Order: sequence, then structure tokens, then C-alpha cells
Amino acid sequence: MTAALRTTGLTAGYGDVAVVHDLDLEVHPGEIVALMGANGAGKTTALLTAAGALRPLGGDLEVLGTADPREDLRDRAARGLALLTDDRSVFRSLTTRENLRLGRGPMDLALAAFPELERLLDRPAGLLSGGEQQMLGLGRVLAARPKLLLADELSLGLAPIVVHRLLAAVRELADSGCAVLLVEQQVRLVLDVADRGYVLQRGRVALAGTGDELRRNRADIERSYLSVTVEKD
Ligand SMILES: Nc1ncnc2c1ncn2[C@@H]1O[C@H](COP(=O)(O)OP(=O)(O)OP(=O)(O)O)[C@@H](O)[C@H]1O
Repeated sequence: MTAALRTTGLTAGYGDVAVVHDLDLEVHPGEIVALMGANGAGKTTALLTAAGALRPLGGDLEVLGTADPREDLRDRAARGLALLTDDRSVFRSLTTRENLRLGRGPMDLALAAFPELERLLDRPAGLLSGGEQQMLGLGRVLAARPKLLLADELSLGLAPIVVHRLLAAVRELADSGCAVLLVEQQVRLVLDVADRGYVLQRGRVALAGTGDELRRNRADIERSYLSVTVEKD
């Protein structure tokens, strides 16, 4: 099956400083792929480069069947990519309703995924709780029925019960055929839903495997965050 996202020997970073090196990664329609690693490992840099918000420094990048390094985030969004950043991607001064109207999909689909948003429709998004803001950002994305979702730290600052709710919605989206790349530090949470995953260490893939393989290596992955060498079983 054709990958929705494929990087081959990708180098990414800022200016001429590379922080992600030689990254080979694939995300296929219908699967959730976790990109894990400690603070500063290069996860966000890889995600933003795949989205088109950063230009690759080298290597190849294919997004939804097109390998054009001149494409930016706006081009890719028009072709079915959705990016959810760790600032929750909501406009704080606009109401929930206005935020949903700015999305590329019908508001009803967002409200079907997260009915709790209904009573918050007239409230400025900046006054919503962290979990509600994340539901709003994700709901707007789900409503657009993207072909490829790139999400950064969905769990940031949220209670586990809210994170499970968000991840369940992401699972449903993937089951409907969307390819999902989830950047996440919290290994245990993301491996509950991931089909495959990669662990980055100082900008390089230290470990890659299926969800089952990675779940067996959970403790090793967590130790790798403390810079202990990761080895497969
Ligand atoms: N705008 C920037 N300019 C220069 N260097 C940056 C910039 N943003 C990030 N970096 C550096 O790139 C490296 C990788 O950062 P990145 O944000 O990709 O890591 P991360 O794995 O997502 O970490 P975290 O989990 O803490 O968000 C870090 O050393 C960071 O300091």
C-alpha cells in the first residue's frame, strides 16, 4: 500500500543546523504511528518538516503521493494534511463556534465526536479548560476528514482520562482510513493505541517496531529517555 507519509534519509533542523538525521519513517492509511523520544530528541522538528512548516535540509519526503520540497503547509493542508500543534491549534479570542467554523469540515461532525463542546459554543476558546481546548482543536481536525493527521503532544498537561478520550477519537479517525503520526513523550499512553512506532534519540531512530514489539519494550523506551542505550529483546 502507498504510504501517506514517507521520509527517506531525511535531515531536518534550523538554518544549517541539523537536529534530525537520516530519518526513515512511514505512515500508511489506517494506522497510528507513534514518534516518541525525550525532550529535545527532534520529534517536533521531524513533524513540522513533514507538515511543510519547515523545509527539509536533506533527504526525501513524500506526502500524500507528492514529493515536492517546495510545497508548504498550506499546499499540503489543501491536499488533505492536518496539523495539530502542541499549542492546541485554537484561536483563543474566538468562540468555540467560530473556531469550528474556521475548520475545513462541518461543525456537526466535530460535535458528534465531542458532544461536550455543544454547551461551550459561545464561549471564547481561551476560557476553555486545556482538555476542552484540545477537544476543540481535534474536533475541528476530525470534521475535515483529513487523509493524514500529524499531531504533537496531544496529552500535554491533560489528565489521563481526557487523553484516553482524545486517543479513542484518533483511533476512530485512523480506522476510517486516515494515516496518523502522533508525536508523544508519554510512552504508555501512546502505545495503547499505536500500531507502530519509532523512538528518536538525539535526532536518530534508536528503536522502531510494531505496537506489540514496542509495548514489550516499554521500560527500555522509558529508560532511553534517560539516555540509556536501547536494545531490542
Ligand atoms: N526554532 C528553533 N531554532 C533552533 N533550534 C531549535 C528550534 N526549535 C527546536 N530547536 C532545537 O532542536 C532540537 C530538537 O527540538 P524538538 O523540539 O524537535 O524536540 P522534541 O523531541 O520535540 O522535544 P520536546 O518533547 O521537548 O518538544 C532541540 O535541541 C531544540 O533546542
